[in-house]
Amino acid sequence: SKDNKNAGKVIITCAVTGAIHTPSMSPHLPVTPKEIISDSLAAVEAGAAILHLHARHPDGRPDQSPEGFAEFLPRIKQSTDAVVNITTGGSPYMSVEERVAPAATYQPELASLNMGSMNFGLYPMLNRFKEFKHDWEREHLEGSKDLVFRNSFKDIEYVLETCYGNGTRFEFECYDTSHLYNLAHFADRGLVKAPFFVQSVFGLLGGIGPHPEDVMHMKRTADRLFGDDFRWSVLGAGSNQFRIAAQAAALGGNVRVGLEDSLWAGRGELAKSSAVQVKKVRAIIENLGLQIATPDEAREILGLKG
Ligand SMILES: C[C@H](N)CC(=O)CC(=O)O
Ligand SMILES: [Zn+2]
Repeated sequence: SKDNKNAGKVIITCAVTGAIHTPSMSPHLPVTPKEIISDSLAAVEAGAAILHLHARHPDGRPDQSPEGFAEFLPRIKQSTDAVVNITTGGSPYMSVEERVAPAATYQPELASLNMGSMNFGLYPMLNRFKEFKHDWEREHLEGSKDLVFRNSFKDIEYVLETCYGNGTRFEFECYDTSHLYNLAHFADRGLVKAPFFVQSVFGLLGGIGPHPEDVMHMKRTADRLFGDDFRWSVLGAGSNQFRIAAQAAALGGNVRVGLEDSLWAGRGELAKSSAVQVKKVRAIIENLGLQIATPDEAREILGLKG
């Protein structure tokens, strides 16, 4: 069938720490290089084929310096054949120059690329989390009221020019249908190569909502714009994570989980690790009669350099 681009295999991406959640929100959020390494390897053990990686300073602040990534990247690469995906989103408070540095330095198989500018509402989390060890955590959330995650056409071109020559392919982060049209625009200009790995993001305030109709709307729009030239994946922010993953898997899509995207294992239950979420989504996938993709199958499906 048209949707058999995955040959029935579902790629699980795991985003282990990110730059959105802060240490006081969950004792299980990996912060130190040691924690990022162990959470990453456990996630691969559980079935993740791709690791989406960010770095943090010892107090948990997002760290987008190549040095920060040097603390865990070599060890992860030595210990697993999982596909390494380095963020170019960093923290939405950073400049694109700062954000692209680790991917430019390490020339990974995959790097994230955010396909449009948007409001990035983190402050509603202040209703859920009251106590913070560090002042920067509250500022990080409150400041998002006036935060624009900037990804202009020039910024996107800059990341493409900086990374494409290294053989790096992209996880195109699309938070709304406009971002799919931006990707189509760059495809028309021949600046991106098919198959496009589209990571559609649901339920982040400022982007499209988490309703099943929103998921269908993004899928239909991507099908219309890209036909067979894209590989679809979804991430649901927070408590929407598993429901959206289940819907997408049933539709032939791939999925992303991990503590970057949600701190939860279930209603009001903090996930003890990203691997817990990988195990849960894997069970959903296998109960749908589908199989998960190995890292090499993911490379095959996404056309990566390996
Ligand atoms: C919603 C996610 N934080 C999207 C993301 O992972 C962005 C990036 O790292 O480039
Ligand atoms: Zn990320």
